Amino acid sequence: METIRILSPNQIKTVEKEAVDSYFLTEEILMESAALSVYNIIVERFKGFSVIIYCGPGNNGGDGLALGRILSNNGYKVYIDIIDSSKYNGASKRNFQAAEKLGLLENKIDIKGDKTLIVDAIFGVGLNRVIADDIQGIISSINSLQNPVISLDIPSGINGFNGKIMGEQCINSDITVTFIAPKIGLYLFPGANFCGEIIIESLSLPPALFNKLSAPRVNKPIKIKPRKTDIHKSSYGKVINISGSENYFGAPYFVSKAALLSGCGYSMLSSPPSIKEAISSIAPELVYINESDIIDSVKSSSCTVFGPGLGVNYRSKSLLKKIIKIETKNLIIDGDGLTILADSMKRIKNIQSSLILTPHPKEMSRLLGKTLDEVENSRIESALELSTISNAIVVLKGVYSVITTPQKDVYINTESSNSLATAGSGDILCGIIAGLCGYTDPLSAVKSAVYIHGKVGQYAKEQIGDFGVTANSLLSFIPEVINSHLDTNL
Ligand SMILES: NC(=O)C1=CN([C@@H]2O[C@H](COP(=O)(O)OP(=O)(O)OC[C@H]3O[C@@H](n4cnc5c(N)ncnc54)[C@H](OP(=O)(O)O)[C@@H]3O)[C@@H](O)[C@H]2O)[C@@H](O)CC1
Ligand SMILES: Nc1ncnc2c1ncn2[C@@H]1O[C@H](COP(=O)(O)OP(=O)(O)O)[C@@H](O)[C@H]1O
Ligand SMILES: [K+]
Repeated sequence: METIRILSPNQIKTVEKEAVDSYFLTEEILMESAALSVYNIIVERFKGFSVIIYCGPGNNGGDGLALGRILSNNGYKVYIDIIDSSKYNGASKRNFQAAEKLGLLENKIDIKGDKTLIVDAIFGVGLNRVIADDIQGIISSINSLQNPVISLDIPSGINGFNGKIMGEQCINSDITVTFIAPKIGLYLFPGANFCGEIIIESLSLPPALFNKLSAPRVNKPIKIKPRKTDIHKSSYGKVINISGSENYFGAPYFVSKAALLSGCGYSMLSSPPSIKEAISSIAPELVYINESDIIDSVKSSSCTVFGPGLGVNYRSKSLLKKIIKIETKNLIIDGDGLTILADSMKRIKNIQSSLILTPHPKEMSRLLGKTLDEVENSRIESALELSTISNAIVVLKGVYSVITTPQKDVYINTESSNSLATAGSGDILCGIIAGLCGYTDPLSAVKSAVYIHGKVGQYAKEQIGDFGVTANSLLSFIPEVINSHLDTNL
């Protein structure tokens, strides 16, 4: 499966131009394919519904007009509400004429009808200014209804470049069917709140059109090789987790346990003695490491985790100084480890291990000396900046976590769940990465772990519900997610 690129509206236009100029496709073919792809979704999910389509002045409106024709010719009751027909040309104009001829602009449908679907084809990636009051009124009246809404390409009102809302409101969709490639604005807030389920319809364009583009990739679903037969407890890695303090007794447990549940056969923990007592009965499979043995354990491990709940104090600062000098395999710095690192960024270049940094936005703001808003408004750029400065794989956490590499690759994780917004969930991510580092390369480990973590959130929400997911309950879904992604062909 090709990796899907997330494009800016300008890149989409470049792809379209090259498809037409070099591959002999036409605007009509693309519009018809887009409309057909949505028709198939409606047949599958909204059988027997009447459909009201709101069509704007450009090609997004053209897609809506083509969809209306296809639906109507296949027995659906369709009404098309035209917002402005004066600018139609090319494929949009032909689809407008076809819809007119079929009488689709005339017979209104009772919008409050039980089974009435609304299609939003007002604006796509051509939205280029703040929406004026008259169209804003249409958008708010659609939003005030209970009917299901499908947006074509992007919910009207969202800026495809940056996720900003170009007026008071954008369409609040249940489903967004996005064409050719997902637009970056679908994954940036506040717009990302209004997209509902995002379905990507690639329109079967030649993959070569995307090769030259420098654009983030969607973090692909994982495939995990089943465990071999002839293995022992260290074959799938040894993790040492240096974390926890008086007040943060959960972090050490969540990291070390998540590493074990992700395949690591030997999970070592270095924490203050009070934590050993607290968690030894609930996690007897962990191996406790005394302060004097930390350095040797780091040297022999497949992955070291430094920082979750560790506290920022003399001990933790001097430990980090020692650890970054050791040549070890993989080092994940998270939580308080990142806060300590933010105060000594010049040391980052001396780190001997393959480095993984997993900041949330506040930690990222400390590391880069930016405000939180600056980080949130430039998530991809911020993650890339940190990867470059630190020569590390970076995960900037959030609803759509961003993964970057020093080679400037960018991946956006699109599978996640708000059930992950619970204390300790970041520790679990850290543990999954550490676990996977034992049997796969660091970038694959990070990408797979972020994917698994997102799926764990989804599974937990599905089984527990909207409320009630805690870090403890997340743990139990890790094996289920990994085992359902095993691929015997690998
Ligand atoms: N690319 C492809 O390969 C494919 C593209 N496809 C489809 O085409 C869509 C892009 O079409 P598009 O470029 O015509 O833009 P679109 O979003 O319909 O709007 C432009 C119109 O809106 C107007 N306008 C803008 N802002 C406004 C405002 N605030 N208030 C009022 N008016 C405003 C603007 O007016 P102007 O600036 O010219 O005055 C212009 O008339 C894309 O999203 C996808 O759905 C598919 O067919 C598959 C293949
Ligand atoms: N609303 C949300 N949707 C999806 N993922 C979320 C959401 N909120 C938080 N997450 C994920 O949960 C984790 C929280 O990590 P972090 O803030 O470090 O928590 P903690 O320090 O309590 O463990 C991150 O992986 C983040 O991407
Ligand atoms: K739209």
